[in-house]
Amino acid sequence: MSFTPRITKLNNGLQIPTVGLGCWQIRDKSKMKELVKLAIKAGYRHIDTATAYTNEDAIGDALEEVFADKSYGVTRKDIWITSKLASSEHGYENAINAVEKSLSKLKLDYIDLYIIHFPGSSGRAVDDPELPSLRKASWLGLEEMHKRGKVRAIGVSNYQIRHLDELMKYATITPVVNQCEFHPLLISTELRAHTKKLGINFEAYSSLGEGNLVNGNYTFEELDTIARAHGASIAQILLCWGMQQGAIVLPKSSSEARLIENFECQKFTLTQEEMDQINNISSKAFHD
Ligand SMILES: NC(=O)C1=CN([C@@H]2O[C@H](COP(=O)(O)OP(=O)(O)OC[C@H]3O[C@@H](n4cnc5c(N)ncnc54)[C@H](OP(=O)(O)O)[C@@H]3O)[C@@H](O)[C@H]2O)C=CC1
Repeated sequence: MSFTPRITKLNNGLQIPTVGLGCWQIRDKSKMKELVKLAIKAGYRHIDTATAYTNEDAIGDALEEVFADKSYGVTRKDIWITSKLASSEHGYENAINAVEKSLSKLKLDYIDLYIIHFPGSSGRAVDDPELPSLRKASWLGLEEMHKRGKVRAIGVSNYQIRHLDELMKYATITPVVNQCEFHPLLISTELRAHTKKLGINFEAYSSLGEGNLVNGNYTFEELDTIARAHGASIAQILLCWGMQQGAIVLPKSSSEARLIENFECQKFTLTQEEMDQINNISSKAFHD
């Protein structure tokens, strides 16, 4: 490998590999299993899944084979696994049971990071008066699983500023991450600044705009020019831009070549001028 994979230090002292493999929308079990094995061969040490993705069992099967096969050269402690509490599973006991179910599907003794997937709960309106207490119960359930050593770190996802402030009033453990959508068309400046102020790392999802920023649906001259200047792909530039703003990135690909390409984003460094050009895309896009 011609580069050193990046590591991000979390507020509890743990170190998470900065580039993880996103696993949303990979429902085919044998495909998921194959992709985890390919990703680990390519150097990935971080897998991002969720109860809602319904592929924890396939990931568990892949990990079992990887840990048993010395040719991969990795053991459990080398791989960071994230999973998430589904929005249908809010509540104290539900959160505890959800972690147990994920552990069983992933065939692991512990999960590195468990995240509340959404501040909302399925079937409830966003202004449902019971939601704050449900979120609190879920968080306390995750804190309990952290105390029991079943999860090494806990975090949140899709939390807006008000959700973070609410959580900080009762949390005895500060979330390590807030995982949110982040790409040049959604730069969330205030949310990222607030997350950082609370000592929480920002994890970016949909860095490639769910593919729309790389498949020709949205094209931006700046991205093309910067990619050409570095001999990189637009996907690599987008991931690099995210990382240089302190984000952990989770590109998803179901192709071996693209999965490798995405991991190699770690070879590149953008100049401040290039970063500024990409930061300006959203204001330009929405004013054109
Ligand atoms: N917490 C949350 O609520 C959410 C979390 N996530 C997490 O973040 C991950 C990433 O986000 P996601 O929305 O999946 O989308 P991404 O922004 O990572 O884009 C994935 C899409 O881009 C395509 N793609 C990937 N790499 C390349 C490349 N190098 N060149 C061209 N096309 C490429 C993929 O196609 P192909 O597979 O064919 O390569 C796929 O269609 C998820 O998988 C999940 O783990 C995502 C959404 C919500």
